[in-house]
Amino acid sequence: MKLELRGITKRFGSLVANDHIDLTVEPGEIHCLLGENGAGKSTLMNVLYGLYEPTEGEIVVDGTPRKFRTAGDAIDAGIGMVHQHFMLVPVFTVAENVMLGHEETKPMGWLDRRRARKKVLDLVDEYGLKVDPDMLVEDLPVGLQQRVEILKALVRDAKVLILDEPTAVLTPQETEELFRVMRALRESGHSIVFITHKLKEVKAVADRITVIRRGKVVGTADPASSEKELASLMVGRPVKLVVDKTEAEPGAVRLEINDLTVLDGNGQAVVDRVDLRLREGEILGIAGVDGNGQSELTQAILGLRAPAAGSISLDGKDLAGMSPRQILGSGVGFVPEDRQHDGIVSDFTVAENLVLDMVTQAPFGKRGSIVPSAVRDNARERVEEFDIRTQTIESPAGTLSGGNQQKVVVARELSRPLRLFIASQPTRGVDVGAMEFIHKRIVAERDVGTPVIIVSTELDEVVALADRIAVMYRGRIVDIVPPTTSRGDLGLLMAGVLPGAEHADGAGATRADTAPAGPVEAKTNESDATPGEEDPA
Ligand SMILES: Nc1ncnc2c1ncn2[C@@H]1O[C@H](COP(=O)(O)OP(=O)(O)OP(=O)(O)O)[C@@H](O)[C@H]1O
Repeated sequence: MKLELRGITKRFGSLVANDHIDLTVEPGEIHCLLGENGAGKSTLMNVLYGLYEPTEGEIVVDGTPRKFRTAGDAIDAGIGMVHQHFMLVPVFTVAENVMLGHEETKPMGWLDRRRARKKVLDLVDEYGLKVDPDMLVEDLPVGLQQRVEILKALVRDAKVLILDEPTAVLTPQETEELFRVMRALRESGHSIVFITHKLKEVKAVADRITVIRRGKVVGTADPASSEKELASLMVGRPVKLVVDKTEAEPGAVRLEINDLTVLDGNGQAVVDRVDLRLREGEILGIAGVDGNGQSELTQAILGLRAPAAGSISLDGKDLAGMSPRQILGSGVGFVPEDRQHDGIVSDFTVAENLVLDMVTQAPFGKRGSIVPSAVRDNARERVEEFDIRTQTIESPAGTLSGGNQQKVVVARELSRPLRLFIASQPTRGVDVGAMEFIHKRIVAERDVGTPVIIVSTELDEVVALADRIAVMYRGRIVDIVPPTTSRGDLGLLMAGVLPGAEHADGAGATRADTAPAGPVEAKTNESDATPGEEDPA
């Protein structure tokens, strides 16, 4: 199916999000849309999927102009979309989710489960989309939930599939699997419109690249171009793709975690006897495959989860019993991994979101009232400094593009005096230009002495920023290594395997095999060595 967008313009009030965009998607190609935050990519895809009506322009499918008033119209025309936030029913099975709204119903209106299963299994076979049709969606990891979304589109006969930043929430392994599926779909004549900010991914799968800047198509790029070339085309200026930082000069221990254990709802340890020391002026990267206790560790530090055992102290003060509000208020900056859920209040203005929990403090609050001029002045400064693309500082934060919402959260958290800064996936969804800036600000925060914890599933990001890397596996810190450690060894540690350790049967030894009695080795690394000393670089 050949898809043409001709002269698509989409305005929101006076803002022109898409400005006469022409885009052709040929059958059997992976077409990458590249563009800075707020460039208009998601808006264009929402127009294509019938979620927004274009102000001007037309959509042409195989030579015939079509009008999409709803997503249903787009689906009928053979277009499918996988959103970043999945639209699945957690308590339904995979087959039920795939067939929902598209049921092969029996006379009573019941879903024909047998036929639904078969249909799903056929698609699973055809495209190598391995997923068990009988599993409940709530039990599936993110990568598999995404597959269910893709299956939903395929069962509705999608010929063009829109994937809007599908890899933002995936582990590197899941990303590889997704690419395999994307290539299989391409082989079978499907087309894919792929949005990502990760230039390596663009180079790995794109057949063609269209670059959008400030609502306009500014050109096409060859997937063989270097990452540097793609980056500057994307943001309109040269971008440094490496983090500039000097050797850390760690000072006194500021954060001390002893024997910390956090349990999940089933009583399983999700953080398992963790010991950590974090010093002034250092960045500790926490690497690990998503779901190995990183989130729960940060939640425990913030008072969002009560530990089952162990202690956490900041500057010698035990944090036990303190509420998250008190902990944040005491100078702990936090960038949560899910910005939409935990980072911003969508209906509040950009200006309000830039002060949120600081609103009772000077200069934003005085004698119990908000000082609007201080809130506005702060917003203007932050918007300028962090290049937050918003129509006005009074626009609801929910109308900002995903990357710009992320900039709001980072700007707020990095703009007050901090005693500790914790950022989970700090650059998720931001473009290469904004990433360069955020990394610079994080290093600057370290250089004024703030201890920093970065949790990221992006190994590149951890390696670039961290002065030391703690690797988590199944709730344990399996090792703390310098950032010069090879990717291979980091990968092994993330899989719970100690590099170099060999079993008699040839398999690598796991940390659980070698250190079952507690986090003694991690502790030794931590407390007995000065952080600088263990880094040979
Ligand atoms: N519902 C809306 N109301 C008002 N403005 C909107 C709305 N949706 C998007 N915008 C604005 O349209 C512009 C384009 O946003 P869009 O989400 O399409 O960008 P994007 O290229 O997808 O960015 P990102 O890479 O950050 O996801 C932005 O300025 C955004 O604030």
